[in-house]
Amino acid sequence: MIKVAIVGATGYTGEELMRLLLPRPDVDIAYVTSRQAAGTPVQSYFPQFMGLIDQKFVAYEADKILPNVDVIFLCLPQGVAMEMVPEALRYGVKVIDLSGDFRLQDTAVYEKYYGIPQSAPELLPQAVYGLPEINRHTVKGAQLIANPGCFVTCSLLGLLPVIGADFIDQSSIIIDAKTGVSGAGRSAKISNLLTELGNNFYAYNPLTHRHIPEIEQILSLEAGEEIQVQFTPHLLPTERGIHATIYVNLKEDITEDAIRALYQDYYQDEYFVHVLSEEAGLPQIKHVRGSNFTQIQVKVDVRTNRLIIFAVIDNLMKGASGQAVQNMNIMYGLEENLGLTQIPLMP
Ligand SMILES: NC(=O)C1=CN([C@@H]2O[C@H](COP(=O)(O)OP(=O)(O)OC[C@H]3O[C@@H](n4cnc5c(N)ncnc54)[C@H](OP(=O)(O)O)[C@@H]3O)[C@@H](O)[C@H]2O)C=CC1
Ligand SMILES: CC(=O)N[C@@H](CCC(=O)OP(=O)(O)O)C(=O)O
Repeated sequence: MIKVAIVGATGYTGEELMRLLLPRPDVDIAYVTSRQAAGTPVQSYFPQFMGLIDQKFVAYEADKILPNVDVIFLCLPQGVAMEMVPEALRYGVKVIDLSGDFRLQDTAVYEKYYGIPQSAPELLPQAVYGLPEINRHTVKGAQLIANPGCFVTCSLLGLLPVIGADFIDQSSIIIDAKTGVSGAGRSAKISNLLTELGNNFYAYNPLTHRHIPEIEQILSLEAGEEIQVQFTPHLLPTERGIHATIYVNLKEDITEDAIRALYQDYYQDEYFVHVLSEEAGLPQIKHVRGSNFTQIQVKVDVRTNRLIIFAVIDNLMKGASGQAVQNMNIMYGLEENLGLTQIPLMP
């Protein structure tokens, strides 16, 4: 039995982790923590879990929780997790951090994009970037997982098969991404009210979004040279889902069929990544909603000589909690898709 604590469990990613882990006979959710809801039964706070969980939320107390768990999932705002991780590691607990605190290896870049210093830089060498499709061998032996950002997961899965290829212009990558509002978390913000966001759509944080250096760090590692990308996120008036449309200039004549075959080959053994056939058309966020799947389509515009990549994920699943569970499965030598075979919810 894997004993877990979900820290910051009243938020959306914590809630999603409970949805994924409660049905698992091999996982014991030993603690769910919250500051504000401490003492409240989980099933009255989250009525969708009625009859499924007996616990109350508890305040996070390291010396009570850490000796009694194998894994903690940190579902906390940026900057909070890095204060808790050193102690958890001292107790020998495996940590899966859903925030961005341990994703960037360069502390100066972290400070620039997050606006705060990284307070546990000595742990960065052991933080494993938890994108299983490229890092599953290091995830397996990891004690500390930096679970990737949602836009980053979608963008990387869309780009990995061609990054480093001679036929693309690596300096020409433009990622135009859209997200549902659950990506912003569960705390109240006027801009996220239905009255503000409903019937609305807009870009935010162009040039400064913290996922820019995260995408660049991984692409640069994969390409073996420094890669810069143009990334602009947009907010959709929907609950879940990320859609990325990615533009890359082609340097050589290469057919759409050849690129699609390359993608299909790259992901042929990946349970969670589906490269669509031409007949399947373009991916839609609703076609992955509530699932850990990624769908990708590629198009070549022979007129402009550009590759266009379309990728979709559910931000709370492959973009956060689903990927966190995938990482936990790998760390315990379990089937990667254990408890993650949910079929997308349609309509
Ligand atoms: N939502 C998404 O799609 C994704 C989110 N992430 C990242 O995952 C993390 C969690 O996100 P999400 O669940 O959406 O966030 P929420 O805002 O929905 O939840 C945050 C949780 O943290 C607790 N919390 C807030 N402030 C503090 C604090 N100072 N100390 C301790 N606990 C605190 C809150 O509970 P309480 O106030 O009761 O203590 C709440 O349970 C974030 O870092 C986010 O960036 C990553 C990928 C995707
Ligand atoms: C709608 C919205 O605000 N989305 C978030 C993305 C959340 C995410 O992936 O998270 P990390 O903060 O963990 O990197 C944003 O753009 O900041």
